[in-house]
Amino acid sequence: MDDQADVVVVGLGPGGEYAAGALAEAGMDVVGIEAGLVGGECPYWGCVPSKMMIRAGNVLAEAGRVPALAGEGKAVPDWSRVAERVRSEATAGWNDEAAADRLTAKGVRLVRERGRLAGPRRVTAGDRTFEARRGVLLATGSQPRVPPVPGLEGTPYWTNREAIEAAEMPASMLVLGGGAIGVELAQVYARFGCAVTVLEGGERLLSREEPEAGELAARALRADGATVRTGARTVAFAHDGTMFEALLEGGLEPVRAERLLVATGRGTDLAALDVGTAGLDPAAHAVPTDGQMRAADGLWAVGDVTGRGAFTHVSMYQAQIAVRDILRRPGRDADYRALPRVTFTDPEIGAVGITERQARDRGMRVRTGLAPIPESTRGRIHGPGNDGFVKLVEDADRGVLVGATSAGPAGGEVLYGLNVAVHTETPTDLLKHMIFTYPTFHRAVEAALHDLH
Ligand SMILES: Cc1cc2nc3c(=O)[nH]c(=O)nc-3n(C[C@H](O)[C@H](O)[C@H](O)COP(=O)(O)OP(=O)(O)OC[C@H]3O[C@@H](n4cnc5c(N)ncnc54)[C@H](O)[C@@H]3O)c2cc1C
Ligand SMILES: NC(=O)c1ccc[n+]([C@@H]2O[C@H](COP(=O)([O-])OP(=O)(O)OC[C@H]3O[C@@H](n4cnc5c(N)ncnc54)[C@H](O)[C@@H]3O)[C@@H](O)[C@H]2O)c1
Repeated sequence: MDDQADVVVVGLGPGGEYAAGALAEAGMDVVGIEAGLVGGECPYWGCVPSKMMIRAGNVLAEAGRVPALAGEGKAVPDWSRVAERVRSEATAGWNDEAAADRLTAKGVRLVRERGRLAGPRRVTAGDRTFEARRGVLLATGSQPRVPPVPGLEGTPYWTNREAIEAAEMPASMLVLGGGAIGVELAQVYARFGCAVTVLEGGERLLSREEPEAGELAARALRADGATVRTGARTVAFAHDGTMFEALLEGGLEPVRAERLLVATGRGTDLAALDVGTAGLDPAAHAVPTDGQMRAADGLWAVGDVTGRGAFTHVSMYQAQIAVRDILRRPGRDADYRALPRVTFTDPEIGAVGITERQARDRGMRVRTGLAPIPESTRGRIHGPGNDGFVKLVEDADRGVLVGATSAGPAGGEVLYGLNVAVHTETPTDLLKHMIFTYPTFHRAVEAALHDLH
């Protein structure tokens, strides 16, 4: 006889944990299945500890700006402080007891196993099979995608997990991939004295964002002493027991370092979840869903596994929709037009909606506006560390913003107003008549609006 429940949630990262708790609080009998830590990647090896590390690196960088602005000042980096804060304050020593207790207190039945689908509304976990009366919510997240570069397999390379858990700062590190994980961690490590080399296969860093964003990230990393090589195709890796060596296409000088961080994107193994038993394609890169996060009859999916941008806020947003739909309450479809994201480098690089290139590829008549932060009053006041810009992308026929980037000392916070503008499709004419506080960083938005051409 199968175990019965109203809903079975597989994977308790940000999306699954929220959904399981909310459904239980709404009176449903919920089983939550988790193979690792309740909370998932974000609190233990992702957003939270990485941002604590970044905060520490930013404090060092600010200290380095003291001589130019305020007198004498010298900070001496000590990684052990950061490692200790990550261990004790962010992850409780990678212990999820508190999160698990919070969830079970809400009434969720926690099953610590690896789950897989076993047909419509059925999930197998360990030696038990659960039958879900209402349905199954898949929230299994993503795992690092390791490229098939010869020589890489079998070496002690790092993924984000080891880079976050590191108790000691290596003398040197190669970072394979210059996306969000690569640039954020490269900057932290460089600021703590590690000789970092970023090897990005594409033409620029942060390739999903505006070209100006990638150029800014490269400038920032180089200013922190890192080496940035774009268009760098690694054809083989070797490890001699102590050092990694990357052989690059074109017979270039090999690059050597003590550590190798692989940050070349994330993916999901749907075959391992037996999604075929529920009628889904096991070879797909992600689980396609409709606007209510339904993937099949009695099956919902949220988070990284849906392939709609691997961000905690997307997972939580989707989970709210799925919970409402599972409870059979009507509501709006998921809407990704104004999907915001922030790369937490210094300067921060925030972006929302689509890029200029994406807008042109969609056949829009596009106008763009650009305002460099160093040329703004607040940028000049700020002085060292003021690199950044605001770039706006307007659908000129409709007179609304469809995308925007705000990079600078408070780029992630400045993004908020642009997020509202893209989400609500506020006419740019109306935005131009807004009063922008002087002298803020966000006043550069006004300059960018007046630059639209
Ligand atoms: C270094 C780093 C920094 C990041 N920084 C940010 C940031 O600043 N802001 C941001 O928005 N996002 C950030 N992200 C991305 C963010 O962490 C993810 O988008 C988010 O965690 C995805 O949530 P999720 O709900 O899809 O599940 P995940 O967090 O991926 O968790 C999925 C859970 O499911 C479990 N699981 C998987 N398969 C099974 C199975 N078969 N059975 C049972 N359990 C299973 C896993 O053990 C895991 O606990 C970062 C990621 C990394 C790696
Ligand atoms: N601040 C944030 O919100 C934040 C921070 C970290 C991660 N994340 C999420 O996690 C996801 C995964 O991050 P990521 O940085 O691993 O992936 P990514 O997809 O953002 O970037 C991967 C990069 O690796 C490059 N690459 C791929 N194969 C390569 C190879 N063989 N050699 C050299 N370069 C190669 C790609 O061209 C790309 O630039 C992000 O897309 C993001 O959604 C978010």
